[in-house]
Amino acid sequence: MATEAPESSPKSPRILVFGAGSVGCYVGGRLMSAGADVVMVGRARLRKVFDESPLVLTDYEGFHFETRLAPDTFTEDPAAAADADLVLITVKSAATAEAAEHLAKYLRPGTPVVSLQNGISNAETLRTRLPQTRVLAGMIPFNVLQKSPGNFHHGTEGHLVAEQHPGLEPFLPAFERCGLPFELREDMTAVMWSKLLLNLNNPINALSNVPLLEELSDRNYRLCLALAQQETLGLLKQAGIPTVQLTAIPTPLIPKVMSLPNWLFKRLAQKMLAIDPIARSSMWEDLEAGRPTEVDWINGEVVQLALSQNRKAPVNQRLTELVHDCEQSRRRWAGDELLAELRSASK
Ligand SMILES: NC(=O)C1=CN([C@@H]2O[C@H](COP(=O)(O)OP(=O)(O)OC[C@H]3O[C@@H](n4cnc5c(N)ncnc54)[C@H](OP(=O)(O)O)[C@@H]3O)[C@@H](O)[C@H]2O)C=CC1
Ligand SMILES: CC(C)(CO)C(=O)C(=O)O
Repeated sequence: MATEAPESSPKSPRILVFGAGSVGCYVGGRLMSAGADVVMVGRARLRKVFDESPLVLTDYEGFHFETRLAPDTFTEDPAAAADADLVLITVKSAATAEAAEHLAKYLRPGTPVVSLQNGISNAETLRTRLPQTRVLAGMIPFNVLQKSPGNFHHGTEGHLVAEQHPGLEPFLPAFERCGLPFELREDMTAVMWSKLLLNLNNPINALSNVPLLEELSDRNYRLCLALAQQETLGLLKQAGIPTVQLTAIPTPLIPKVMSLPNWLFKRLAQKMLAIDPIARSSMWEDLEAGRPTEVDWINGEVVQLALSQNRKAPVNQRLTELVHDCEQSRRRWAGDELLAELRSASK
């Protein structure tokens, strides 16, 4: 257990986290815990929290770290990007274009910018608006929940992945030291679609209004997820987009495993159920906070993929509509109701 960050050396590269919420504060704070020079750009409401209390990080394996964040370490001012050597983008997808517009004013040419966001298109949105920088797709597989203001909890396993690029290599030791090693890969399109197949659970978790563990222990919700994943896998196959294995289960088999009866699922998917009992999807957090969700960047991407092949994606289309309804109505769905709704949409 660490409670204060070691001093960063004067020559450490500066890592800027743009959009410090759950993922940004957690990854930025972990880097700080190992002495990295980190600046986070976030909102005034969190700045106020950090004026009164420390940033507190915990994880499912017992990690605990607390540190006070000075005004120059957590700031609302995007001008902090001017001396960044690496940028991590951790805003929600709807805020990506605006984040890029801020950063375009300050970043030095050639600065590596890694999108640690869900969805498929965020890196491209950044790339078109930051042509002088090196935008790389990244992927964060684990769950981070803000348990209380300024207290971020990492609830599931997995390691960070980013697009292979020599510009990232000088930063890898800092990630290694803080316990969040990066794997660099060349097949990021396959990685991002494979992560999206897992994120198809986000709307189901959000609509269920129960923690991930409770939701995935209910076969009706798992059958909803299997319908959305099966539809997506069919479209990916037709489009010639490969998948990669990100969990203990080969990706094409996930819908079959999701469909198993509870007793067999619990036996076979033990690793998948090794989820902190309080963990919930980031989409649930958005609904709870009354913010617009990322559903258009998750299920909406599947609908777009279908359109590009003159096909339809009725299950993902219906989930998108239900989450948009829920943004207004806050209606929550029982497993059997949601399954009946999606089955009728897919007819
Ligand atoms: N949370 C999780 O477990 C996981 C999340 N992800 C993905 O990571 C990304 C980030 O998610 P998450 O951390 O949960 O999101 P959060 O909403 O918790 O964090 C994003 C933060 O960025 C702030 N922000 C947006 N625009 C700006 C700006 N221009 N200047 C300063 N701050 C800004 C937001 O403020 P405001 O709300 O006021 O706009 C918010 O506080 C998403 O794509 C998500 O899907 C991936 C894996 C796991
Ligand atoms: C880690 C996971 C899959 C948890 O649902 C996620 O990506 C999210 O909440 O957005």
